[in-house]
Amino acid sequence: MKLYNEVQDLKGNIRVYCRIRPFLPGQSKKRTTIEYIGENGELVVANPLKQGKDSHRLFKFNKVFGPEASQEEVFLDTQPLIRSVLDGYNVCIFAYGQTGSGKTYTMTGPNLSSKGDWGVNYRALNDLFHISQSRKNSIAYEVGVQMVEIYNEQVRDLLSSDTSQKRLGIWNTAQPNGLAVPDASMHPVTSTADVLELMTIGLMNRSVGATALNERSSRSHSVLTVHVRGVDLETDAVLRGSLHLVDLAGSERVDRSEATGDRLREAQHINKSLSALGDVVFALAQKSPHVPYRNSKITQVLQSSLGGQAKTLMFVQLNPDVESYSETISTLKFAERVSGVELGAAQSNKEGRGVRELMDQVASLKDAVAKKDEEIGKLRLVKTSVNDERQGMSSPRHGSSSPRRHSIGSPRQSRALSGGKRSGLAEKAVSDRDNSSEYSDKHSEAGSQQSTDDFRHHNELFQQSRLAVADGGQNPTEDIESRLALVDGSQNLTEDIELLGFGDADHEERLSDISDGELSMGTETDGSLNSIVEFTLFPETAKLRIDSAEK
Ligand SMILES: Nc1ncnc2c1ncn2[C@@H]1O[C@H](COP(=O)(O)OP(=O)(O)OP(=O)(O)O)[C@@H](O)[C@H]1O
Repeated sequence: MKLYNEVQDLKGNIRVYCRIRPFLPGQSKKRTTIEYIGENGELVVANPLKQGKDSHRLFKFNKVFGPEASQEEVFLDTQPLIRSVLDGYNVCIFAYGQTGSGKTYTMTGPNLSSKGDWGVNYRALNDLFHISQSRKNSIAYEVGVQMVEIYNEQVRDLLSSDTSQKRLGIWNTAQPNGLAVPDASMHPVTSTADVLELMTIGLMNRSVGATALNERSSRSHSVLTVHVRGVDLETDAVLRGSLHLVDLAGSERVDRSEATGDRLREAQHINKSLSALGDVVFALAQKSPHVPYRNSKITQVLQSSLGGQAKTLMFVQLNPDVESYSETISTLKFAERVSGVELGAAQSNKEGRGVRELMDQVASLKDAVAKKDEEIGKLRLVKTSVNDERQGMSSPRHGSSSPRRHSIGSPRQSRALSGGKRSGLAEKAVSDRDNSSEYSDKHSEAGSQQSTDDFRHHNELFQQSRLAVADGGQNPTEDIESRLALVDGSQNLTEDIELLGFGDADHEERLSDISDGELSMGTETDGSLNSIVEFTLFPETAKLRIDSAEK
């Protein structure tokens, strides 16, 4: 299995399997577009409207399953990925294709009561339990399940007993534990029976509408997320894997589904989110510095499983009917682009060493910020008295027409001013007035060059402050002006920490679209830290333990 992981890591981590559904009962007279299925992932599709060599098109994927392929055969080629999850990888398996092409058949299966019909979801979880059982003497696993649907760009919990079905927020950045929708209920599962029960509830809750193409058409994306946490009983090392099993909504063009009104709006949302998914995949493929995860809910939810560190498998579902030819071609073109994507080696979330290092960094940065806060307080006091004294000395010049002569900020001037002695309430009042006119003067006349210079100067000093922080927060204290500049610098330091994903403000920013105004997880604790020091998969226990850890 290790070998498989290595081989797949080398190959790059997006795999594409194509599956062609058979004609349904009553469709035996239909003509097929599928001309040839090769052993090594080749697929030839024929254009019913053309003759000659232009009428055929060859595609190549990792594997192509014909209409006779059983659920078991399809899963056999997926199975190694499930083991990867237990080895600490993030894995995403999604089904893409037009309405009625067999996405739900592949992912869920047509009939839950018959084991032979089980789709990838049940088989994956079944496998997960078997493997975790077989490893129980060396690794203790916890498995938790969330199931959400994204309908018209709103995320809803499919497993919530809360019938009001509030919209849920999503983390905007990938979390170390892969938890993208913190408020979706997390259900501990220990057996396939538990999973069957949950999925039955989830499927019942899924939004189902009717289109001209498929009367039982699901117009939402459904995402079943399996979170796995394993503790090595010998070394206490922790590994964390997640598995996203995604049944995307149909990819057909709006005009063909003859949709109007609500159905049209649904179709537009679906098209937009699927193209956002494509954009993310292609940005990853091009190693673009900006990956547009935020453009849709589906890409936000799947973020931790779609990056360079995860393994992704896409099932491309096809309806063989000639009438679906143009949809088939556009689906295959999308799939072809995805299959060309090499993301680089996937990485296992093992050991937790990286997380521990990050925790240490956060602790020392927070320490440094606390020290800086204290210093800022002191420096503000110094600044006030320096201003007072400076005003005392500069009062003869008060009223001068030259704004430059009022400006403070040159180190030389500050040093000179720091020698001044007089201050008083009356002078302070004059000084405040003087300062405010100085502010507007400076902005109206000295112009942007002055602020650019200030900015550059502060920036340089900020660089020093960063270095000082790295040295344990000790700064040289030769010059009041530069220390005052550090006051600004330390604000930047806070921003810096937030950029790293540890700031409170950023935390709220990262949870998007909370329509109910509730940030149940986010407002109670520093959520990002919360997720890093996640001791268990299940929030109730996690919260208790985090509270004591914080103390
Ligand atoms: N491999 C298969 N073998 C037999 N029947 C299949 C197969 N794939 C799909 N079907 C049947 O085709 C029909 C449509 O399949 P399914 O509902 O899975 O499509 P879908 O792509 O999920 O559609 P939607 O986008 O509406 O969710 C169903 O009746 C399903 O049982």
